[in-house]
Amino acid sequence: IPGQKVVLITGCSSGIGLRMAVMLANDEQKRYHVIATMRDLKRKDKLVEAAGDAYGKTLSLAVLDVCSDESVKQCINGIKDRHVDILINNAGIGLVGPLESIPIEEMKKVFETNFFGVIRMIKEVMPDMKKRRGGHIIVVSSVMGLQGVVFNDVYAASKFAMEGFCESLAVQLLKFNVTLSMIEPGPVHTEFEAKMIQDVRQKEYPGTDPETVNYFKNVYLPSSVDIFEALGQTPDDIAKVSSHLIYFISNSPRFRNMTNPLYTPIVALKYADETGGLSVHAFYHMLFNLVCSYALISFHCRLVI
Ligand SMILES: NC(=O)C1=CN([C@@H]2O[C@H](COP(=O)(O)OP(=O)(O)OC[C@H]3O[C@@H](n4cnc5c(N)ncnc54)[C@H](OP(=O)(O)O)[C@@H]3O)[C@@H](O)[C@H]2O)C=CC1
Ligand SMILES: CC1=C(/C=C/C(C)=C/C=C/C(C)=C/C=O)C(C)(C)CCC1
Repeated sequence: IPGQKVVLITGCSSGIGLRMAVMLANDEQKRYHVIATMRDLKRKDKLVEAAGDAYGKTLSLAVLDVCSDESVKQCINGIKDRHVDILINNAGIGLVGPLESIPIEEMKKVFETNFFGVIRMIKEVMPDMKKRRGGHIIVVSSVMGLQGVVFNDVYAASKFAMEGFCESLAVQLLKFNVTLSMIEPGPVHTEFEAKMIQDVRQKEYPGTDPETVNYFKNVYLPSSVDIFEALGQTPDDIAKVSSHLIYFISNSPRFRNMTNPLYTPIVALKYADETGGLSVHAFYHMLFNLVCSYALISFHCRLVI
């Protein structure tokens, strides 16, 4: 339909990507045609059901595995004139646990998906956007792209890598009238959380000393569950942020977009002390000395005030 913007979203089989696809495809003014992609179309049912009438009209499905050059090329070549107005890089995987127990191969998979997966998409879509002097690229980063969290070392590193990549690229893209923006959610209730808990139940942590396993299982995990319970947002909260970003494109949307104001002070701590000691010690005390959720929340609140 003329005037309709083509939005391509990665990782739409569940969670944030699914809700973004549904929200944009159900836009009352029908401003968007959403190409909701996933690596395995067998997982499409939840999306199709949630999309309702939009499915087959303002929402179409396509296969896309962000880890495969061929899959990315095939998907983009299958789009009319390869024209994508808005690219939303959402697909991503988590990884928690003591470093000693994680094989390098598993860490590479996280970078292959969260970092190179986004770059693969941008490389395929950006040249056409630059030629057209228009387009919007959104990257779903994380608060862990701005502040590391204990036992999330490699996941945080993959998101930090994205932040550095985007900060650098945004400057060039500005010259071509292409907008790049990031979204940094805190904890969100999606399959991400369930996958993490299931993963932890299955693993045995070989090669890790019992003291570290104890800190991970009995100190970090319960606090992490509390944090999700106390501060967790819904995928719809994040989808709303993406809708705003897209809608306000003409007003040059913000580059960074944290979705959970409770994390702002944590990030501010880092810039308040250039030696980095304040952040490291604050996290240490939050983890080891204030393990109950009320204490954690009141810590947040005191910082906010
Ligand atoms: N949930 C949270 O607390 C937070 C999440 N994020 C980020 O949000 C994004 C979405 O995660 P969320 O919705 O929470 O988690 P989900 O696990 O619910 O969704 C992740 C999606 O990514 C897809 N995916 C994974 N690998 C690939 C791949 N190689 N190619 C294409 N798709 C792939 C999954 O597909 P499949 O079904 O095939 O596995 C799934 O659709 C991620 O980038 C994550 O890092 C950021 C901050 C917090
Ligand atoms: C804040 C905080 C914690 C945990 C934070 C978590 C668990 C954040 C999760 C964010 C996610 C899931 C982002 C996804 O990209 C600890 C270390 C338990 C205690 C100290 C304070």
